[in-house]
Amino acid sequence: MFSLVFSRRYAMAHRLTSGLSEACAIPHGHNETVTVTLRATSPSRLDGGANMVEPFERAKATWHRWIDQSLDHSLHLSGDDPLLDWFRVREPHRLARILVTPGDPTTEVLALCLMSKLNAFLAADGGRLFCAAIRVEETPTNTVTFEGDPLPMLPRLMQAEPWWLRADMSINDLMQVPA
Ligand SMILES: Nc1nc2c(c(=O)[nH]1)N=C([C@H](O)[C@H](O)COP(=O)(O)OP(=O)(O)OP(=O)(O)O)CN2
Repeated sequence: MFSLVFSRRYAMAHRLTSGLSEACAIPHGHNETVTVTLRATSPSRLDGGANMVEPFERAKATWHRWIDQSLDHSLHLSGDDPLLDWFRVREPHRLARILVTPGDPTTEVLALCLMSKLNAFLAADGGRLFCAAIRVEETPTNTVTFEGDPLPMLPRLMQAEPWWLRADMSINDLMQVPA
């Protein structure tokens, strides 16, 4: 079976406040690379003409637009991090640049959220492709990979449609962002 594999780099900052990694409770940044593996939902033989699963440009267009416009230079915080209140009160115009995760914004939960977001984009574009695997390189020495369905692995939520299930440019549920 064919896989289309795309990589994109972005800068981010985060902090982990649960207490398991005290050094990481101070906001700090990484230049991360996300690599995704896309497969056809209904694989078929090459047609002898174009001979493509899907043009690369089309398969990655919305995904890379979201990375460049929303994920690059974002700050990742847990939904219960008090720093969110700082931005709500003092810098509300920057809320769109805060990526919010259920619990600490580790590379594991980020990988699941990114994969879910990509699947939402692909479903909105006709559902011909899905993301079968993801790899997030946090640092040159630390990488998280995931294969399969990310949704059952995410923390339980009360919320019906969090940002990672919406095919829009959002990275949190603090505000509604146009598609
Ligand atoms: N399971 C996880 N553990 C940790 C995560 C994570 O996302 N998932 N994240 C961090 C911090 O972000 C930290 O900045 C990176 O970890 P660390 O190993 O300290 O990174 P280094 O590049 O300094 O690692 P070296 O081994 O020195 O290269 C912590 N844990």
